[in-house]
Amino acid sequence: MTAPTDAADPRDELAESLDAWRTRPAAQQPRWPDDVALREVALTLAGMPPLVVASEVDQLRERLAAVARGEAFLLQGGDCAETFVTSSQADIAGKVRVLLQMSVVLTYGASMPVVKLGRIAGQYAKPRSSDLDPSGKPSYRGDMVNDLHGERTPDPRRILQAYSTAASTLNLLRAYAGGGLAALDRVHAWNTAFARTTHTGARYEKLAAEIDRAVRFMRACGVDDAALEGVELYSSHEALILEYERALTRIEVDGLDGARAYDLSGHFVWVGERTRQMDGAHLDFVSRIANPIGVKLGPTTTPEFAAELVERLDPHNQAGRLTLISRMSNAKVRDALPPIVEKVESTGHRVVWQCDPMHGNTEETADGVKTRHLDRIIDEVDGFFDVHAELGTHPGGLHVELTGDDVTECIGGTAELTPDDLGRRYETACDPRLNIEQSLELAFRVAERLVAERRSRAAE
Ligand SMILES: O=C[C@H](O)[C@H](O)COP(=O)(O)O
Ligand SMILES: C=C(OP(=O)(O)O)C(=O)O
Repeated sequence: MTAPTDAADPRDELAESLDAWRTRPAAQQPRWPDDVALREVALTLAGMPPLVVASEVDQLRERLAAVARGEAFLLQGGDCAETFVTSSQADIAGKVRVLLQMSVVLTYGASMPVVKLGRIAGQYAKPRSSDLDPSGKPSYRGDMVNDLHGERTPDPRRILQAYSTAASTLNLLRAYAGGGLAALDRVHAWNTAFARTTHTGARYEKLAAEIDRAVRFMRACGVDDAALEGVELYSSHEALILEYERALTRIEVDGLDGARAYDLSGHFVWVGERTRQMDGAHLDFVSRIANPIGVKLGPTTTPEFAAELVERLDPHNQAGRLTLISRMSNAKVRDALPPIVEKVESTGHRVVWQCDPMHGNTEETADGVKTRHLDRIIDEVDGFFDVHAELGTHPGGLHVELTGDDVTECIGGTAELTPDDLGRRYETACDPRLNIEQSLELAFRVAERLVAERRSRAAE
């Protein structure tokens, strides 16, 4: 008689598959000078506590399922490139405030729940168009990799600094979301003194006064709901540096679902336009994790590619699993997006359709400064809503780069910023971000479009 063998541990096979990306071409990875140091960093990180937990990730997937069903809207925003020095309390509070402001404009204006997802606590790595910057130095690839103002040789120890900066950022985010800053009766306090003096800030003040009255009314009636005291605020970033993502991936065993891998570096991760090769390392990696994930789709995307992507990344047709983030440019969105939406919808998969109106609309001024015009940003959002209105699908979300400061990086808006204004306060480490007023202006526009969408659905 042979002795019974132990059943294979489902974690072993899954753990092995999580490294399959290593056998595939990985675009946009830094050329780390020291493999041994990189391996040590990855080992250290693998022994550290995760930054978020699996139950939160599952909860976000459920919230996104509501978006995919057309019952909610996804607002995703934050820095283009978070840096270690701009991760102070003031910086984080500023970004949270502007996200909260945008989300009340959307919730109140459109009477629709808003899922709030920061590009925050992990957005420390950047894909670049060129290996060298205009001065001939290696390009800055995010604080997780090299130094914007100093040494550009990739240093793996920066990965550990990214982890600890993400941890302290998340710590503050959780405190704010739990009520410190996010309680609804602080709706006026989210508007900065500067913003109040602007046209759009004044429009916000009017809306805030209505909300304030409604909240006081509810409290007087004895309504004491947790939703008045805080918000759910999730974190996201581009899954670019796969050593970081892999080292923070943990396997959870659940009696019902078996073993599942979660990338616990954040709640949601996305694959960018430059790394979404079908046979590449990035798509392989995210196909194996249970998180809700996103993929950017630029104007070269074919409908066939999009359909294959959806089958590959969402094999169980799980609403909320996959967000397709179109970033077509205002000039192309009305032509490029419809065949993609039609083809994907014909597969029967329920994805979240989200618009990133920033990345297709970057331009250079005559002086070579990167900027984006708010008119083009708003026009791409309008085009996105037009396409979905025509096809009867839900324009599910907005993805923007913004800051809680009054920077002058994007031009246009009611303040009519021009290229001459860019020198006044241009602080981004990579791409131009919306300032508070521009962010609010965009939110008001999106709220108007959501109201129109709701009315036309009700009339059907
Ligand atoms: O944020 C997106 C990209 O990292 C960024 O647009 C690249 O900028 P580059 O074209 O200056 O490299
Ligand atoms: C790099 C980014 O965008 P994209 O991949 O769409 O260029 C980004 O969102 O930071």
